[in-house]
Amino acid sequence: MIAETPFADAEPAVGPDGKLIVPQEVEAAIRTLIRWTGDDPTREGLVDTPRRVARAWKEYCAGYGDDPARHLERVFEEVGGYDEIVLLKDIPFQSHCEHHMAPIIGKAHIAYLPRNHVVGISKLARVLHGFARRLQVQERLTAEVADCIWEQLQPQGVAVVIEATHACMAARGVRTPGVTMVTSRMMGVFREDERSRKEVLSLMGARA
Ligand SMILES: Nc1nc2c(ncn2[C@@H]2O[C@H](COP(=O)(O)OP(=O)(O)OP(=O)(O)O)[C@@H](O)[C@H]2O)c(=O)[nH]1
Ligand SMILES: [Zn+2]
Repeated sequence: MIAETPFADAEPAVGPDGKLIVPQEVEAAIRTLIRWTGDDPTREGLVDTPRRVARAWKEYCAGYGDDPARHLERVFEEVGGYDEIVLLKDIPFQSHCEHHMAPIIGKAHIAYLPRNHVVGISKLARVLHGFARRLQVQERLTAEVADCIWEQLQPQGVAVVIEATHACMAARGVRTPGVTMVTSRMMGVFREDERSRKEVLSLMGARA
């Protein structure tokens, strides 16, 4: 049996422009970044860093290889006459902001009011991660998750609230940690009916 090497290279990949990118190119770019920040990429502690970083970024951005809608293809028709809100609350997620490629770390609350069928609850978290593991802005992430559920399940309503902190605000630039950005997208009954909206927000216990 061949043991997996702890520092196996990332796989080559085809970019959106159709051109092949080999891991060595990515690693060279990271070595340049290290030199540019003022450190020596040949010193012992940094020698494997470009390979680690290349693989880490493939993992952070694994959502590009996913079509989140596919997670909602399997539905359950028999729900015992259940016709109330289904809410998945406090789902932790990680993303990266498209402006600084810095971490966005937070939690999402995802609710829908079923029409004819429900999905397995893990699938809502899969949809979230499929969109989160890309370069994002929080507003688009929120909208993409809500739109995907709306289109795939055709429910009576969808409500998505995301609360997150942005490392680009905490660790650089304005350097203001402890700030939470809250975004929401309400669709169907949660947009049109004040009572339904209040009910879902109260179940979420969100700050929106
Ligand atoms: N609306 C929104 N803004 C974001 C998000 N993530 C990061 N930002 C902001 O994107 C903005 C980019 O602003 P720029 O002025 O182009 O970049 P910058 O000079 O690095 O800005 P500072 O962060 O203020 O130093 C910053 O204000 C960030 O705080 C997000 O998810 N949504
Ligand atoms: Zn940012």
